[in-house]
Amino acid sequence: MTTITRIALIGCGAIGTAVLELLRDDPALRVTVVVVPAEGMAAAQKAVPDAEVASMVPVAGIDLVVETAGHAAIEEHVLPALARGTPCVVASVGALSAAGLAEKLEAAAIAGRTQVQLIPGAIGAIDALAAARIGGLDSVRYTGRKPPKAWKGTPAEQGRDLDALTEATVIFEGSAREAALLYPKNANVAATVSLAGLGLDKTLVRLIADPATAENVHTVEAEGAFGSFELTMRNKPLAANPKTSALTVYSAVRALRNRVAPLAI
Ligand SMILES: NC(=O)C1=CN([C@@H]2O[C@H](COP(=O)(O)OP(=O)(O)OC[C@H]3O[C@@H](n4cnc5c(N)ncnc54)[C@H](OP(=O)(O)O)[C@@H]3O)[C@@H](O)[C@H]2O)C=CC1
Ligand SMILES: O=C([O-])CC(=O)C(=O)O
Repeated sequence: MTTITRIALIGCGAIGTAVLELLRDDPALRVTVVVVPAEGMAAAQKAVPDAEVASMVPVAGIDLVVETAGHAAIEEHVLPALARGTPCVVASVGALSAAGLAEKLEAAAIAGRTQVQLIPGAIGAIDALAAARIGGLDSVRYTGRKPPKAWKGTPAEQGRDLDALTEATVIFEGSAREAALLYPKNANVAATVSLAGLGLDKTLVRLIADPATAENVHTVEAEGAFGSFELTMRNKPLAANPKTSALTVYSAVRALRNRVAPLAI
């Protein structure tokens, strides 16, 4: 059996905690280090007594880095780990909307002779979209619809009382790049769809606050030489973070299990 027994998990919030729980009894995958901001180390050590808690990824003795922390963690932790030769799995795909970051990730992975894997997270059909791109894509549109409370603490609150919304309200229309930069905790899927498809600047994005939904609803419409597809995901949010879909956790665990599985799907 292939195993990865020295995993560093970056971030111990809604996704990180749920990933740890799902891996707890997995004999093939062992998280040995949990990386959190320095001020959160004492609390994290109480929550994860079985792993070492650190504020940085150790420079030696790590086989795989898994990021479930947020955009800032890519520059801070993922780039140096790649450059040292450690493969990385990344959930905060929207970070690649920052100018030059995708190129820096590629350069670091080349320097370290390793690879960074962007997980599909809360969205499906990334395999179909990335395959369709090979034949040529004409248009890709993404719509993200979440309950008003999922947009708290974002630019959607500017000039708007989210609690008072009585109907679905478009809070953003523009490119995937703008969406991911403006909504770093809510538009990672927009970035993922664009990176698999037409790119950050040509993918049309609409974000909607909808008091009539209790789910995080993601819709992708794509057309190209392959034909066309429309995908709608109605994801259940995590109780610990209404911005984040539970599927993101399962996507991270799937990515890890596929790295050790004799038959990967
Ligand atoms: N690809 C996808 O489909 C999706 C991707 N995501 C991405 O995953 C990220 C995490 O989501 P979620 O778990 O719900 O968010 P949470 O806010 O629940 O958890 C994030 C955790 O990471 C910690 N953290 C933040 N910055 C750093 C850092 N530089 N180094 C180490 N730890 C850090 C936070 O600590 P503290 O609170 O102390 O800052 C917090 O505990 C999101 O920010 C988003 O970028 C989310 C949903 C879907
Ligand atoms: O989890 C989700 O539903 C999607 C999400 O937050 C994101 O795209 O950043």
